[in-house]
Amino acid sequence: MAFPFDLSPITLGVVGFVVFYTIKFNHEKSKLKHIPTVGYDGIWSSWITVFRWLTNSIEIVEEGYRLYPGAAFKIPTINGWQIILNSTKYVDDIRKASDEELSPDEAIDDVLHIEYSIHPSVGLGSNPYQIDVVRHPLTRNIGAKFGEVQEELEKAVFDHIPLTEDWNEIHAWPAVLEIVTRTANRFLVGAPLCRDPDYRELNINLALSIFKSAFIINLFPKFLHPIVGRIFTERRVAMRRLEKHLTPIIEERLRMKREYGEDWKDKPNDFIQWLMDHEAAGPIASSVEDICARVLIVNFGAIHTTSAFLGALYQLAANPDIIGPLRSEIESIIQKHGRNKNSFGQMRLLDSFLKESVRLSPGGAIGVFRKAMKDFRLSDGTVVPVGTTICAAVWSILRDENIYPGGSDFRPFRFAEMREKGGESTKHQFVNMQPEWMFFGQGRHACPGRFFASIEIKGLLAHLILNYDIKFPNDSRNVPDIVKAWSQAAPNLEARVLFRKRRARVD
Ligand code: HEM
Repeated sequence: MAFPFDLSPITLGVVGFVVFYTIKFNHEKSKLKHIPTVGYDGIWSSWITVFRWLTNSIEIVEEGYRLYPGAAFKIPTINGWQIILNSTKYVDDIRKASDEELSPDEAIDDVLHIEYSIHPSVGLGSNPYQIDVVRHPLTRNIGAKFGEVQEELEKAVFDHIPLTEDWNEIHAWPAVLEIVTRTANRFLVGAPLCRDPDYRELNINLALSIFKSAFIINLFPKFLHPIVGRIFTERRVAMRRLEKHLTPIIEERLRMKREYGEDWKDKPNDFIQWLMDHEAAGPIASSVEDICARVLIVNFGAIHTTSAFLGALYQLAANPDIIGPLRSEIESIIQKHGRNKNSFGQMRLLDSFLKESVRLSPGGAIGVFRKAMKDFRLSDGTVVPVGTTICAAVWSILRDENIYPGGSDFRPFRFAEMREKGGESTKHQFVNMQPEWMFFGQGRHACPGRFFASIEIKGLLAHLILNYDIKFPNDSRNVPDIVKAWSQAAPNLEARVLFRKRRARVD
């Protein structure tokens, strides 16, 4: 008997996929039926919401925040269901949870597939000792290496933003990417490597390609990830280029260690050496490939600094009237205490201005990602089923009128004013985490690079404020539109900014 339809392997494959997808979708949706959905939640109609999320995530987060105040809601994404939490009480729940309950690594890996997009050495289940290196030796050395970083940032800014009498129009994003990468790498790998265009380009390219690679990987089922991850990622090329730069450096250090033991005269004090010396690293500390992978992943983390700095730069250009008070503060503190790590710690107006700038362009519409490793009960009783990813509605919490009065207004010195209150002088600092301030994440996995990032951005801003006049073309007072694609809430990538040598003096 002939079948009325074709039974070719392709037909069977498509039918099998549809049946599998339908069962999986309905099963996961039924586990989350106690949490309301924003957008469509039908098996096929949910793709309308997935697409809307890819093009305007902020709108969806705002809708969920408005419809379910103080509660949780869910949305369908390309990675499955995502629960978004609308309250600082939940952020505090995340802070208190252990890794066995809520895992940031699992959540990030589901989205970014680090083992394919960067390297297996830093993927899920690897020994993540580079985090410890950032948290300890790197942070401890910010003061000692301040002079080097300052020297590099001045050179990098002058190279990319000419100091001229007439206005120069600069495409801000590429210039800032170069300046930030070069400055951070003076700290990480030192000069002259941080100035090498190929070294900088490979780090920038890989960091920018990770989201693209991850997006492609996510379009395929898990069993195909090793194949897709091999074909559609740029990591192998980046690794080969990086190995060319780092192999002679690492081999020379290994030779010195063999000859002189743990310490030798002029032993370098940088990220590569801290990795090689880290006791938790064991034998992998002498593997060029392993060290390269860790340099790549930390550069990926450090590139976040670009968007924070860019957000602050746009606010400076849109609000030239705040340059005066910032200049007075920076000049008087440098006059009294010199230019060093501690003097930047005293610049309260600068700290407040930076924090307010990133509050309005926090990089992502959502943040503080965690995957439930077992059924997890939030403090109001809501259950997050095992395997589900949760995150905070960062965009909306940071603009909530009840937390930040005039939430959508730019009030550059609001945090400096809050710090005037008794007992609150450090609470509202840029680097200090609170449930309502999750820019650097939350809890034990909060960004360990934030102390360096803060000094780097403040150093760059202070240098611009002291040496340049800054404005937008046509004297515009509007901050250019934020990038809203794929859960981003990042500063505009196309905007031009005008710079000239500083004229107006502070009396
Ligand atoms: C303004 C700049 C930066 C921002 C906004 C930022 C933001 C973040 C965020 C949100 C997390 C996840 C925290 C969590 O889930 O609770 C994180 C983790 C991390 N960041 Fe940063 N970061 C910045 C700069 C840096 C720099 C400069 C470095 C290195 C020098 C760095 C290294 C790391 C590392 C290693 C982790 C993983 C921590 C862990 O899993 O325990 N970041 N960062």
